[in-house]
Amino acid sequence: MSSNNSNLKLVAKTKILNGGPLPTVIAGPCSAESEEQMLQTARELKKDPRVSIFRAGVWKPRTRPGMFEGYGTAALEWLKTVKQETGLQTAVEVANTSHVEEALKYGVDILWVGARTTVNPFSVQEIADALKGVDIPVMVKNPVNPDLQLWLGALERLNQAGITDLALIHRGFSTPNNKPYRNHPKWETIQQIRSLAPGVPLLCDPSHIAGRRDLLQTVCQQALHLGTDGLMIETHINPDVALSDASQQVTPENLNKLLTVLDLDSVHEANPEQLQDLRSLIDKLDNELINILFLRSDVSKRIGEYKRANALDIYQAGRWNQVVENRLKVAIETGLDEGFVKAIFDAIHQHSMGIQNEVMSSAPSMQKVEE
Ligand SMILES: O=C(O)C(=O)C[C@]1(C(=O)O)C=C[C@@H](O)C=C1
Repeated sequence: MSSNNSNLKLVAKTKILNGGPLPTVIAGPCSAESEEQMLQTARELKKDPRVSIFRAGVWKPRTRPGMFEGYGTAALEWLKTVKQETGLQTAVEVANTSHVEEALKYGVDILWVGARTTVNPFSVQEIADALKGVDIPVMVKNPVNPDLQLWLGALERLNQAGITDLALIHRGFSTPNNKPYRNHPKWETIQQIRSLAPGVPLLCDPSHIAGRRDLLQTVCQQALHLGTDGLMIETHINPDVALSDASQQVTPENLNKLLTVLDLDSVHEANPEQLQDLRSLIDKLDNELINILFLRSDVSKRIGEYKRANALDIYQAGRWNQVVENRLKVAIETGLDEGFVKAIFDAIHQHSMGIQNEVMSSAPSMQKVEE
């Protein structure tokens, strides 16, 4: 057992990863719908040695009442049969104490906490309390909103309850504009959560990011290029008639094809395409940075106009010290180097005062006279 910066105590060897350098593949239906559907799907998945864990939704958190909410305990029986027959490890989502108790009773191997549960510290604490003294791996999906502290907090609650075999699952975030995804990947958060929770395996759930089969490959590729430790891909023997998330599930046959195209064996080898993709990501992030700097400069200009009208000094030591202190606090939380962030904000401050100097020395804008 080892401790790390975030004070998480982790097992030396997780049961969630294959133990080898290859990404773990978790597959199985969004929802357990019948014993037949579960077994047919699992038997096909078992033929692909790259798949090691069978997932199934047993209790489904649905947006509105009246939608299919899962078969609960009955489905745990089917999952047990899948495990007995195929030898695949099994995983289910738990959202409260009774789910945990039932899942443990039926010998489920791995639990996960869903995005809608991670958002609520009370629910996560309830799950953590129900797991006290239990030795089971738990995976935690990111909260629906892009709040990485909340994600880390869920890990910490489980860890404090004694769960040391932990993993993170990136399933995308709900943002004002998720297009073309169902949930925005916000790829930049990958590095941030890795810094916050070093040593914790990070898997990707491309099904919930994409929301559509045709986007799965692109999302998987990006996740693999960013060094994901595993993929959780929803797989159904007949996706078109699935009772939940039909458009994002693939058949076991298509999963097999997808994994082959992704060429999991070579993801850890240097490849020029990977460099190309990473550079595209840098381009995108740099453009976002420039846009944000432009917006900040514009606000500074408006403050300059206010200062000119009210005869205030450009340099405001109190305010600036506060800005630096707060930005460094955030930098430390995200794992960024303090000196680096300080240097950037010094440059931003100089530039901001330069803009205000120009405003001060320009004539006040003329009022437009209505004719
Ligand atoms: O808050 C102000 O008064 C500003 O003018 C903004 C700003 C900044 O860029 O953040 C710029 C100059 C001051 O020294 C403090 C802060």
